[in-house]
Amino acid sequence: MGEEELLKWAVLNGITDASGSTTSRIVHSLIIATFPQSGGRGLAAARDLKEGELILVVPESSLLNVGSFKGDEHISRLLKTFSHLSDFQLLVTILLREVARGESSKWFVYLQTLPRSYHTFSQFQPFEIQALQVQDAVSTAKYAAAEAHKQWMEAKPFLEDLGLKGRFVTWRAWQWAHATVSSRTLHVPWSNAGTLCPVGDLFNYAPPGAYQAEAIQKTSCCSISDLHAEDISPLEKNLSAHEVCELDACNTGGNLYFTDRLTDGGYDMNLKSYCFYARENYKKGDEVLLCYGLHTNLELLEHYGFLLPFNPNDKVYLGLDEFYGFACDKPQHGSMHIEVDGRPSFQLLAALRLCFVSKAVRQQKGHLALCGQQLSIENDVLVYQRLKERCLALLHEFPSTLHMDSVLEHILSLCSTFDGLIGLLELCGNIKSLSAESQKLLVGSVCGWTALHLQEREFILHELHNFSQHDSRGSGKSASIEDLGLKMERWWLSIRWRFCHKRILHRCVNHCARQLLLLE
Ligand SMILES: C[S@@+](CC[C@H](N)C(=O)[O-])C[C@H]1O[C@@H](n2cnc3c(N)ncnc32)[C@H](O)[C@@H]1O
Repeated sequence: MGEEELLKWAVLNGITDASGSTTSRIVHSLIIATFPQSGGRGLAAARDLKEGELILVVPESSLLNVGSFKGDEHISRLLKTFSHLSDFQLLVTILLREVARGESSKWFVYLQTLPRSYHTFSQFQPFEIQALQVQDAVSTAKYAAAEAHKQWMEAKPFLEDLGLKGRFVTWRAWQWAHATVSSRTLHVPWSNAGTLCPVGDLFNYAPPGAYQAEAIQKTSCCSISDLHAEDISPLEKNLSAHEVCELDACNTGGNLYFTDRLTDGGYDMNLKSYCFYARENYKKGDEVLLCYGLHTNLELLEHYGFLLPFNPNDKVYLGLDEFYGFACDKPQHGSMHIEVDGRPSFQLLAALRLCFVSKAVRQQKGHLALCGQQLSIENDVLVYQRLKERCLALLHEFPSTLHMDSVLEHILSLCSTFDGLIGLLELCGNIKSLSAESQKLLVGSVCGWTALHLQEREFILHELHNFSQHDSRGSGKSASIEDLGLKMERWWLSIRWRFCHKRILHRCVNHCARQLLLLE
């Protein structure tokens, strides 16, 4: 089912680009387009749009949520019977029921346009979860996958009472519907699960801490070649100039501005419609984005199945218990983390200052730390030394370095398909003793390969090999090429996530080193 059918269906169902317009129009303001760098299919401005302008209105009758069946006695009765299930479980079930109804569903055309696959944590398999490497992330992913399974088991009687059978009650179907609801619903006041919103769910994501585009353009760096080669990892070498400029803005911390504005979409009780507003001025053809909230990359991956290479809201959490051997009786308030630019958060810095000072000074001057002020130069030297040591220790604990992850990521981007990966491994032949031919191939095509030590190269090839094998283990059934491609995409996401995580730790090491120099 194509985009044209969706737009025709949308117009027939009262979805329009302006409140109160006599003729229903969407394409006057928005068109469906593809944006490979920011989520694939999305919405583009069909004309110049002004910040704050109403650009899309989706009436309540087109929304699909737990409140959509008030008039249906059978469903209303069942919803009451299964009220012990969460709104999320109820909506996942209702979605499956609508899909099973096929053409008789009012939302048939819309449902046909939903993605066939997702990469939220509920889809992750043990291999992809382990590849996250960071214990907290591994636990989050394992929990999400187990929780989705538990929810399915609990909701099975409801699925059956709704008359669903066969493939619509399988774990696979639940995973799909679960990911659809997780990644595509919008907030509504009457249900915790939110609502599915045809057309409105085509907006791709922009984070609330937006980068000031003009400031980025004004930075001297306009192309990747303007940056020092040794400062750029292979992963960064593959990024567009714009993305690198964003990284630069991130590193300097000077060009960021945080808007915290979540006013680009919402349910309007008066209009009884979901309304979307332009969050900034757009030129015709620009991608029009929506903020789904403030999320770290781990949260984006868990709930939406993607991450941003330069997410201004990404962070690495670090509790005081991380500083082994140090007994601190101070309560931990606020968020203890390292910001995306490598600085300790306000609370982390204050807590470290209080921890690394004698009890007497703490009693006398402790209030200064809570106002973000230095207690003494010696205290700050200790704080930054310990923080730097802790980040370095964390980086050393990982089985792969930032550079290795970036090389691995680059290899995957070169292979791009599972067949491509197998082809590469076949070319490489015996991993233990790479032939001169394979060495030449890797040196020639893989950025950063020459900078790796022998052991690091072996690790990367083993990872590739393990991945290519992991399908043949387990159930014994061999997966389709499509499934293998999806597994590879998820593995790739895990590698990209851990790269971003380690990059923050690296930035913190550099930040501490700079602070220590200033304190000398
Ligand atoms: C609400 S949908 C947006 C429309 C979606 N691209 C589609 O084709 O239906 C949210 C999904 O789009 C993708 N997405 C949205 N914003 C993105 C971004 N900035 N970068 C990468 N993927 C993004 C993710 O797969 C996410 O789960």
